[in-house]
Amino acid sequence: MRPCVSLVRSAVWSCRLKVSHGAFQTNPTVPKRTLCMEIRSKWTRPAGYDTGIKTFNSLTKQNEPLVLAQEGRATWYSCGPTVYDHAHLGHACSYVRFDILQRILTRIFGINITHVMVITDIDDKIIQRSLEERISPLVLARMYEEEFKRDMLALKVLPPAVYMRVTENVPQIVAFIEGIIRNGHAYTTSQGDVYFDTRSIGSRYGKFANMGNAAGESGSKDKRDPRDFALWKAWKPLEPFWESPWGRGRPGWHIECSTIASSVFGSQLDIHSGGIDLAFPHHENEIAQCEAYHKCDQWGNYFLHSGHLHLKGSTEKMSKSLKNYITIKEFLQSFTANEFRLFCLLSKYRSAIDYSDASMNEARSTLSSISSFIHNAQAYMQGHLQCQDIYESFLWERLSFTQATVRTVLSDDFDTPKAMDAIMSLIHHGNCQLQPVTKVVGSSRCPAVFGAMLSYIRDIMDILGVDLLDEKASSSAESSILHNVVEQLVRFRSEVRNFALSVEDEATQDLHTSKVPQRKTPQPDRLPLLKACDALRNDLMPLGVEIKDRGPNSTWEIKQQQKEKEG
Ligand SMILES: Nc1ncnc2c1ncn2[C@@H]1O[C@H](COP(=O)(O)OP(=O)(O)OP(=O)(O)O)[C@@H](O)[C@H]1O
Ligand SMILES: [Zn+2]
Repeated sequence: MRPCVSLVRSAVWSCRLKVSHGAFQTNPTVPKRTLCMEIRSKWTRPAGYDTGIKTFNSLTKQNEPLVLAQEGRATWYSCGPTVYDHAHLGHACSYVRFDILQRILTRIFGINITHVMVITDIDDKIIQRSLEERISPLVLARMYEEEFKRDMLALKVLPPAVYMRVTENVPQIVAFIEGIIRNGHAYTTSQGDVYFDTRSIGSRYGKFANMGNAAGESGSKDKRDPRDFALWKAWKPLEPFWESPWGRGRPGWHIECSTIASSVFGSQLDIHSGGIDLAFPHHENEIAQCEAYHKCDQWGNYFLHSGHLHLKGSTEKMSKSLKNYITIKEFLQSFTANEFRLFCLLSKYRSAIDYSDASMNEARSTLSSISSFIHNAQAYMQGHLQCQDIYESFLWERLSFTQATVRTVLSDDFDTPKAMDAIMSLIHHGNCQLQPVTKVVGSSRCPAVFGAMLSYIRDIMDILGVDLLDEKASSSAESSILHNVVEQLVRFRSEVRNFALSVEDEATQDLHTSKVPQRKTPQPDRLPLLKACDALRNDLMPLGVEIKDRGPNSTWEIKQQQKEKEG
């Protein structure tokens, strides 16, 4: 049954009234098309701007066209960490994957994203840890919050427009709970708890019930239904508290996200993200709260869930509470942020992912193939690398094909593994043609196509958050001096080597003897020079400098990180 117009108006009006109390603003630019008094369980394709992208929506469990309320703009809310311990690779995986999605939307599809993330800085586990450590829960939370933000920066995850702390939003949370009670969807208990009344929304509760732990939260015996969950928890000794109409206490977990998302974006949200473990009950409860508060039938239009990171061989996700984690800081002592991102790009953001040496080595070697291609293409463009004839038109065609393919697969639920396949195939074709030859016989040079290929690859990797410039060039002055020194050393070695390899003028010799020229062999007295050149190349290798002799020219690359990591 469709709601009558007057009911829709009154719902809009009830949201506006809250503005006058200073609690929640309904975004005035967003059409109020989904507001209603009627409770429905079906997903409705939003009206608005069709981005041409398809994305898997956990609400319908299938790919849906991504339609935004406003053209070229997306509102995005994500659940942040509960800050009572170090951030680990599971967090890294979820936040890097969504960072990649946001970069694709922004830089490939031109969508401006307003992203808000909550920091859960009050919660049972924070209180528990603070008691163990004999430190105030708020101080403990601040320490780990700062560490989380530093870790995210180290992983090159773009920060949200704003981080919002739960403890700085308690009055808003109290007002939100009052609104839910007023609308008949929550009740108080004699102990001073407030629970959401799941029965009051009938079959609308349970959208994600098959996606997680269906057992209800434990709690007061006064709960009317085992599925009911706490909006407000009455104070217990040794716990921090805030005053409220129900006495001293603190917010339940789920209410923070509904309140904070609503306080920024009003009664409607385009995209909500989080790890798959959050689908049920956390996101289920967020939806129930928001739709009960706003009296609307579809608060969040798209729920995106990332798959879990497991340690290879383990069925359990990596998690703080299971203590089976590798911290981001530990990880970054052995690997780079670029390598981690490659590891994420090689799987779909929704799939579970196994962390192991083998999977990290695959990421590392993919990254190293990309860097090597760029290096070789540059050497070719600079004339340091001589090659056979280049099939230029074929390479131009492959480049255009790759550009189109990458865009298409990314618009299909952000299929980054397919995008990486397309990029690596382009590199393969480039490498096939960059085969060095000792003597060039009349081959034409085609540096422009290699320039275009390397620019595209650098650009698309940069869009995905992989900074290839960072791989080679360190910003420090010391390393740029070292770079120049190695450059001079390799050039000097090349000259010595060419001298050692040079033979007498064969043309003159042949004229005298009328013989077919023999295989070139260095003059015996120059053999020690050649040996010294080989020794230098072999000695520099374990020190992280790889020299490649390509006919009369030599190129070099720093492989230092590789060495350090092996050690
Ligand atoms: N192993 C993991 N793989 C992928 N995402 C994860 C993993 N662990 C946590 N996340 C995601 O990171 C975000 C923050 O999670 P949270 O702080 O609850 O971490 P946690 O380690 O699971 O903590 P706890 O063990 O206390 O539940 C959530 O979106 C969550 O889904
Ligand atoms: Zn949340």
